[in-house]
Amino acid sequence: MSDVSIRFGTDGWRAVIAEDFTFANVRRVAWALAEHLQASGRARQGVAVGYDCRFLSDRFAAAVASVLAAADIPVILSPTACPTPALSWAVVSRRLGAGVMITASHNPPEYNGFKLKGWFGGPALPEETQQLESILARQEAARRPGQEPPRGMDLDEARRLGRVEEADLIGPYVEQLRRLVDWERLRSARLRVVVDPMHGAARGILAQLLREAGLEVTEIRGEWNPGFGGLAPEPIARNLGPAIEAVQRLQAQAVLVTDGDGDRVGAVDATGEVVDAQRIFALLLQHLVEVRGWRGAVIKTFAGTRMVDKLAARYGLPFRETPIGFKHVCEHALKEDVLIGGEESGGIGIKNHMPERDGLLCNLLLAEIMATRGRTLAEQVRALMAEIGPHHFQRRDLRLSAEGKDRLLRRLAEDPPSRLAGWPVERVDPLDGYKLIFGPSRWILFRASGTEPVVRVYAEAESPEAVEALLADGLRFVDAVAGA
Ligand SMILES: O=P(O)(O)OC[C@H]1O[C@H](O)[C@H](O)[C@@H](O)[C@@H]1O
Repeated sequence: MSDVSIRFGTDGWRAVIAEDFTFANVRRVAWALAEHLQASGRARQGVAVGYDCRFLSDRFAAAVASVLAAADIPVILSPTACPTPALSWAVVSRRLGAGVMITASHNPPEYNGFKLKGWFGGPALPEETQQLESILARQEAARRPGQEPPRGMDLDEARRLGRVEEADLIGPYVEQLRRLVDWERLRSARLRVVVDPMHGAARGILAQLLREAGLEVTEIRGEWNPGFGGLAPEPIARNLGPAIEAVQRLQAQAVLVTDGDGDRVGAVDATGEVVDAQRIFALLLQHLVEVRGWRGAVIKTFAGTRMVDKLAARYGLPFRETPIGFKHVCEHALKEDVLIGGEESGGIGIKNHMPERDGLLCNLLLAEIMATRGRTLAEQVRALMAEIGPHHFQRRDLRLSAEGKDRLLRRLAEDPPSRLAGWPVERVDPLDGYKLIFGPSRWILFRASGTEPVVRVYAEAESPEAVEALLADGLRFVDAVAGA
């Protein structure tokens, strides 16, 4: 049995390259996937394999393809790095049995990962990843100690036998995006924007689409750089310094940002103010209902903003809250008509596309919003908050010791604080981590990440000062319990 425990967390298996994310371990997962697909009857439908711009991602993807081909499973292999939504679109549009994306998404450069997509294009549902994990454990138990899994077949041989076909995944995906955006409106607005793919897999693609629509576009962080310039490719304020600098220098109306694999969205306004994913979610929901006239259920994961609940109620749309992880949004999208589903982390998916997050599409829609309203994103956010009330949000990620984390979670389960920053806690919601609720717009959530060794503390309130106060007292509580 290997001494590495391979677990599919919030989305896929992630590990440090060369430490645990090794060719042998990637092959282990691929062999387990092959058996799982054969057992579930999806093997003949084939699998799309894609990868991002991280160190060795192309080689790990080739290793996956050669194992699947050895198991006689047809593989569509991307010849270039591609965004995750392009891989997902290949699964949906070609009706494949599954998709594999080699990416660690927004995580720092030393990580890589194995994201599994279900036949519907979104992240594999929990029951599927559990099956995969148990097959993996069984296959490992059957191996002699120290024995590595077989390497799979020679890729050239697999190509000759027609088991591996290289096919462009980006072109068909871009065609799909062309169907989803109001290009005429974009063309008429003559916007000037900066596009920031954070050295990730959307580089060149979003900028090109916007240029074709007549926008004046400058792309930053578009070069291939698997070190990501020293900043994790996660579109949150602390990593957006270059975007803030560029928007001011170029006097652009916005920066449109995607994460390392292009499934998350972020933005910066003309003034350099970060428009976080909470606000983007609210703006997209407002746009889809008020401008496009679309309807359907609204799905939000647990750390999402209350703006979304309020908007859903105002528009009379069904509203559901799920644990963190887009797979939970997918569970709903497979059962009911979902208008929009999304997360605080910037993964947002919309109707008439696929049950999957799409950072490129969300950015195109942000440009469409600016073109439609004639306002910058921050102006539009202010107009929205004038209608539904102010909402401000912050998140901190804390590196605690394993014991500290356990102590904190135990304390929250058994004896959570009854007040923070002087405000009494009305109730505690333990859906995913522990959310202390203080009123209709004020809450704080403590939760262990499923993708990184951190505890996340999220807070929302009606003013920046109230968020600060809540967070400061929340962090004092963590410090006292866990010794952060
Ligand atoms: O907070 P974490 O457990 O690290 O998860 C943060 C995010 O990770 C991945 O990107 C998942 O696909 C998302 O669904 C999730 O929101």
